[in-house]
Amino acid sequence: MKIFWKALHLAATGIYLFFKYERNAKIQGCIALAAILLGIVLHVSKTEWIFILICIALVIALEMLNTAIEKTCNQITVQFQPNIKTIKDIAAGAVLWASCISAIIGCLIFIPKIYALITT
Ligand SMILES: Nc1ncnc2c1ncn2[C@@H]1O[C@H](COP(=O)(O)OP(=O)(O)OP(=O)(O)O)[C@@H](O)[C@H]1O
Repeated sequence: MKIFWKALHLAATGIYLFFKYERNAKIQGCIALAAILLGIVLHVSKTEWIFILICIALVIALEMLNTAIEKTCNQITVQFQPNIKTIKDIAAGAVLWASCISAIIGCLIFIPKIYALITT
């Protein structure tokens, strides 16, 4: 049980370090916060909340993995290596891919509500 709490503490420290030191984490954290505030203001449904929260979790989790992969690569070598370039580009691509799909989902949820709000 002690090992479980220690592992939990270390993982929570990882989340803290990610948001404290990584620029992209701060940007994505702000976007996530804005989406949550918009969801509250626009009274999104339970299903819409599920989609919003899944998108937030997915993008931030992928950014964390991207950061970990970047740091691992930098630890291996700081020299230019084509394989390192491929690894970093694919990891960054995963974040971009999830971000684009999340942006589309955000537009599908929020735009009709904002439109309804300004036309009534
Ligand atoms: N050792 C390397 N060998 C080859 N290409 C690299 C190497 N390091 C970085 N690159 C290239 O530069 C790009 C940017 O890498 P970098 O590690 O600077 O991440 P970043 O995009 O600045 O991420 P962040 O803004 O999160 O720090 C990579 O996607 C890759 O194309």
